[in-house]
Parts: sequence; structure tokens; C-alpha cells
Amino acid sequence: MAMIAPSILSADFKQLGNDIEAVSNADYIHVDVMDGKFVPNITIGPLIVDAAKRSTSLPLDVHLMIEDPDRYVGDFVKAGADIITVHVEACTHLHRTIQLIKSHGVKAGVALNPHTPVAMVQHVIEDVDLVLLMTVNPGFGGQSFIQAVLPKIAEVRKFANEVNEELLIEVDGGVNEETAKQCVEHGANLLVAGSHIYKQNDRKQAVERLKSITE
Ligand SMILES: O=C(CO)[C@@H](O)[C@H](O)COP(=O)(O)O
Repeated sequence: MAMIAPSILSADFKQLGNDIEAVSNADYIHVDVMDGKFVPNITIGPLIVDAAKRSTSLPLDVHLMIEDPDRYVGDFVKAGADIITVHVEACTHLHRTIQLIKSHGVKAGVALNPHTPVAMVQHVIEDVDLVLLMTVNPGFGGQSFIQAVLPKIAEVRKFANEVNEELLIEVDGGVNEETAKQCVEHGANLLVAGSHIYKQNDRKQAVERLKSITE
């Protein structure tokens, strides 16, 4: 059964606490941080991460879609992040950034855009807690799943089996009941879902369904 991380990008920020409470049967809360430079959208900063932290006991999975992430790692840890994921495309010294995140006592993840080859992260797979494969171009919720990323999930799974069996293999973008199944069949164990969950009236049931169809 896959773990589920609802993305609060699709929540209603007027009632963020309620919308986080509505998915309390999930495994993580996924927080999309965007800077308007690395991606063409501006979203959440440490203030909202702090508010989310006070709204749930679930771990916060913070996805930094920002340039120069080293500058902000400390702020997001202080705000309550439990996992910090940076983009390989945004890091000149990826290994150093991973060490920096871990030095704050939180888990470290690395994300890849849909076109980025898995080889770009192969040599850090044993150092990270999570690899996040983007299955849409990062920046917005509600986009369609890019099928061409599926073989990349299998590639990460293969490396993980060799050097890091505990690795979280997370998929993000366009996840619904159909694509969730495909991702898990290819080796993913953690699914981010935003619009699919938040567009439904019963969000707990939506989380439950994603879990049960990936058993
Ligand atoms: O990081 C992102 C988008 O850049 C995602 O986390 C989206 O928020 C997922 O939304 P859906 O595709 O599930 O609606």
C-alpha cells in the first residue's frame, strides 16, 4: 500500500487548518514552495509552513521549487519541515546541500523534473531519504500526468534496491486513481495528490481510496 501526501497547493487557504484536518488519515502533508524563478509561480513561505505545522501532527514534506535552496533550509526547518526536498536542477553542489539539510536533523530529498535523467541523482541515492519524481512540469496543480516518467520510477527503484532499501520514492503531479496504480506498479511508495483529493467532498475517503487501490 502506498503512502499518501496530499498537496495543500489545492487547499483553500482561507480555511487551511480545516483542509489539513480533512486529510488527517494521510501519511504526510505535502507543501509546495515556489519562488517565481525556478518555477513560474509564487506560493508558500516559512510562515505558512509554520501554520501548517500547528494544524497537524502529520510530518510536513516540504518541496522547495526554488533557486539557491541552501539560503532557506534553516528557515524551513525552524518553521517545522520534517523532510526538505530540493531540485537537482537548482543545486550546483547537490551533495553539500543534502549534508546541509541533514545537519539540521531533518530528512533530505532530491527532486527531478520530468525531463531530467535519473543518472543525475544516481550517486546520491544512498545519501538521501527520498527521491521525488515530477510527473508534471513543476509550478501548478491540476496538470495531466506525464506517462514518459514511469520508466524513471523503475530506474530509481532499481538503484534503491541496491543501495538504499528504505528510500521513499515519491511521485508528484497528476496523480489520480489510475495513475497512482501505475506509479506503484513501477516502484513508487509515496504519492502526492492535490487536485484529485481536494476536488472531492469527502477528502478522507479520497485518501483511503488511493491507499486501497495501491495495495
Ligand atoms: O509540485 C506540484 C506542482 O508543481 C504538485 O505538488 C502539485 O500540487 C500536485 O497537484 P496535482 O497535480 O495533484 O493537482
